[in-house]
Amino acid sequence: MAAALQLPVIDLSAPARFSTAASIRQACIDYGFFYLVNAGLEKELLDRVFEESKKFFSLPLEEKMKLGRKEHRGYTPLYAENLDPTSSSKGDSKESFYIGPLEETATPVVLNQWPSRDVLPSWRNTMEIFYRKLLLAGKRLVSLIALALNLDEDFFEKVGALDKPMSFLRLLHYPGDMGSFNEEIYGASAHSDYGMITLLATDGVPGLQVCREKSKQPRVWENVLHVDGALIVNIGDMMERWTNCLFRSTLHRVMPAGKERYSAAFFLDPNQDCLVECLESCCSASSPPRYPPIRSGDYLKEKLRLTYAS
Ligand SMILES: O=C(O)CCC(=O)C(=O)O
Ligand SMILES: [Fe+2]
Repeated sequence: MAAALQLPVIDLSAPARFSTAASIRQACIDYGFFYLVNAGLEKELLDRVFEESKKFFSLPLEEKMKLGRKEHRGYTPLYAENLDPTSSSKGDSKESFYIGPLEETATPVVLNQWPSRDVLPSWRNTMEIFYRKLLLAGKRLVSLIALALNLDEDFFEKVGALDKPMSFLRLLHYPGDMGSFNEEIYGASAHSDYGMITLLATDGVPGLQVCREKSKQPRVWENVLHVDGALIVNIGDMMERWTNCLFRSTLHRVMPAGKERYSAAFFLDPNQDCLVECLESCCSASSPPRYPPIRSGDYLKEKLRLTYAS
């Protein structure tokens, strides 16, 4: 049995910004994961999001496939995605729905796909409200992360990361009735997230686990439990690259709980033209940059290509 991890709790609305930033810094160094409270996402909204999400995933497969994923927007069926191509070859036991930026980010314009209003009348509106609130919370959190790195709080705006960010909301459904006794099947296999930060809401069903030492074998997995009223936040690869691995992009996975599970992950990823390069404050002669600078859009494209390759 994996042990439960006691993650730090960060209050996004606390007036003492510098002490909050110091707590974030420690959490990102120690875990790359923390709980976030007072992020402006009311319980009523989360309840509505999970209700609408459930309605969509309960539609017949042909109906869902009409919105099959294009340009990383829309529906992805069970087993279509493999977050860890080195493990289970069957793919992950989850289905998902991706919603991309609500505002144009590129030309030609890429549009989101939405379930028909005749079938799910309030679906789009609910998800758009949720997306906007997550983006707002994410941006507020990123300014605290800048402070945590001893940078100006608008640093990530100044480098263009938050100007039309490539943020994706992904609704997830783990069916829970299959694979529970098959070690080769994961809800989501081991991976790190690709962007700056991820904000995650879950319906309370357990399953999420983290591995704090990704290079150590055998891997030690610890459970991240749901906390009512809190989002789970984690650092992504691009933030790890910016900070030269000071902040960790921690490996995580979802184990089948033998029970159906819904979650919603919001990936706050930089504008695709933003150059992600080691921060001056995070390198020195004795600790040179571990990664070369990379354009955010190029990094994301390559990671997504590998995820959907098999
Ligand atoms: O569903 C979860 O709890 C985690 C999902 C996740 O890690 C992801 O979508 O990247
Ligand atoms: Fe993830």
